[in-house]
Amino acid sequence: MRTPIIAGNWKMFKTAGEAVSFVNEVKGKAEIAGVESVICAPFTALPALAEAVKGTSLKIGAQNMHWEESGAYTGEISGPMLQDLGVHYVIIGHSERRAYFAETDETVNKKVHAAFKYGITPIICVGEKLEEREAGQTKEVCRVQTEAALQGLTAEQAAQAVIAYEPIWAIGTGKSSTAEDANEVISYIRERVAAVFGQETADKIRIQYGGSVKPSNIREFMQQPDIDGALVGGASLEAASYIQLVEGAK
Ligand SMILES: O=C(CO)COP(=O)(O)O
Repeated sequence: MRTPIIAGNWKMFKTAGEAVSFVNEVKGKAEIAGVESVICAPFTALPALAEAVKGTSLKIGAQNMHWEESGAYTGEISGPMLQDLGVHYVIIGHSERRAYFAETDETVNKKVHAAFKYGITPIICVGEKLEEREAGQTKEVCRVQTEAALQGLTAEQAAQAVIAYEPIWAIGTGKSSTAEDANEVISYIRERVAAVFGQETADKIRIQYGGSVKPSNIREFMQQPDIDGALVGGASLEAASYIQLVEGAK
């Protein structure tokens, strides 16, 4: 049985103070047995968040990291820095980072390896652009991105990773994929994981859907057999909505 995982991706929203207020509002309510609740916050909010979630089952995540342990990389944050804060998850290869910050399949793979090295679980984002979808390339794009991201991992590491299938045309647009379509792509990603790492790993790896997930549609996605949770942007920013998302994953 795979434990459902709801992860909020706050993107470039919320100060440290706002993040702590959020945790105080969701504490207890977004802690539901059998569902993992994660908040992926800006770096500046992580130290305060790490304190705020102490004694709760809420987990915290970063939204990026560098693959090197340290060095002359102005503006970057490394795995040991996140590990030191007690960060559990890190989003890697989000489409916004691929589009605006030159993230490639190669850097995604390096970051995935670095995350495991420092005991942080990567949430690896894959997904097609609108023109790729229209050209019938959705599965191929997801296959290439998934295989590249997981390259060189052991089967045990791959089993622990989380993949987020986020069709780019569905992000922040209010246009979500249908639950059936999302399940079909996610089921295909799982097949590819099985082809590379074996069925046991494919049965364990958790694959989320992301893209305009809201309290009103979370249940439809969660009812699909291959969808193990959601990576949520806009609808994760309000405490009441985040609580409903976690409740909807049960
Ligand atoms: O990019 C996303 C999560 O990583 C999805 O964002 P929205 O939920 O705002 O569409």
